[in-house]
Amino acid sequence: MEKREEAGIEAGVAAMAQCYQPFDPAAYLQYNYTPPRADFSRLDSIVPWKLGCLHRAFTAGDICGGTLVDVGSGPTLYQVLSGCEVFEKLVLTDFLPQNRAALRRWLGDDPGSFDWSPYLRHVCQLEGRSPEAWREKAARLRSVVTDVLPIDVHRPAPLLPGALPGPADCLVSSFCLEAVSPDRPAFTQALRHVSTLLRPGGHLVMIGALEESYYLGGPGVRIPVVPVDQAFVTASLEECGYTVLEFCTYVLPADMCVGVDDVVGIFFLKARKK
Ligand SMILES: C[S@@+](CC[C@H](N)C(=O)[O-])C[C@H]1O[C@@H](n2cnc3c(N)ncnc32)[C@H](O)[C@@H]1O
Ligand SMILES: O=[N+]([O-])c1ccc2c(c1)CN[C@@H](CO)C2
Repeated sequence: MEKREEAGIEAGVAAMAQCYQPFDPAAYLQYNYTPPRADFSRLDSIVPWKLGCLHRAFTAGDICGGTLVDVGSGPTLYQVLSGCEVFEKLVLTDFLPQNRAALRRWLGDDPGSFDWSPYLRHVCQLEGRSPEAWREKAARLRSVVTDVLPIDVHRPAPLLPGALPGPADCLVSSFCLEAVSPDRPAFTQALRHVSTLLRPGGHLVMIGALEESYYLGGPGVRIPVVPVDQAFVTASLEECGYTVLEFCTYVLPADMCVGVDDVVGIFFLKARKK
């Protein structure tokens, strides 16, 4: 990459970091992880669709191993509710201390933490278990999460030195790269950085926003997003040494557009690092 382009990315990355400082985990959860976007009584709600994709990906039998790393966890845990059943070590990561604190509050069973029980119940049902098994599932998740670490996908080494004993067997990342990159070259560069965390032959499971240009990270906290589409994301993955195994898309119904972003669709992909 040319020096001039690298300098442009650095300036944009610094600006993105500033945008994220006022990020409000509670507001973000309220905007995106309560009804209507998380309405378990509606099959066309976004969250049940995401959880179904994750369930199928982690029960297909080709994704397994010792360590799963979730890149850009934010304050959310839905993205690892299926993976926690097939990995013995889960590492959650985020750029912001307020998000890492929100994760630790749930892991510590803090009464003030976000209520993930509807999600746990739903995934138990997907697994053919009684929804009442949600408490066991919560205990499983708490037992396999080994760390909640700081991460910066714009650094060539996104985690601190020695943070992982070795490369991960699987990476999960949801609504991160496009939401933290100032432009498309920065997205691809961040994907390349993140890929250093994954062993060859390991899997990447990614959820993201299609054609989104902003979202609210809190009241009045407007965060720019680089609009991406399937063609670009697929090309970026192939450029970074992945085989794309699955790419599926959810188009938001009108009543899921609730004024907290301008997202058009959601993608779910599964890829393998060559
Ligand atoms: C839209 S949120 C996604 C949260 C969650 N994964 C989800 O599925 O809702 C984007 C996340 O990226 C994090 N983030 C911001 N800058 C980052 C960076 N440079 N490297 C890694 N993560 C970053 C933010 O703190 C935030 O938690
Ligand atoms: O509908 N959803 O479930 C949902 C969840 C999270 C996010 C979106 C939509 C769209 N915006 C992204 C940030 O770029 C975050």
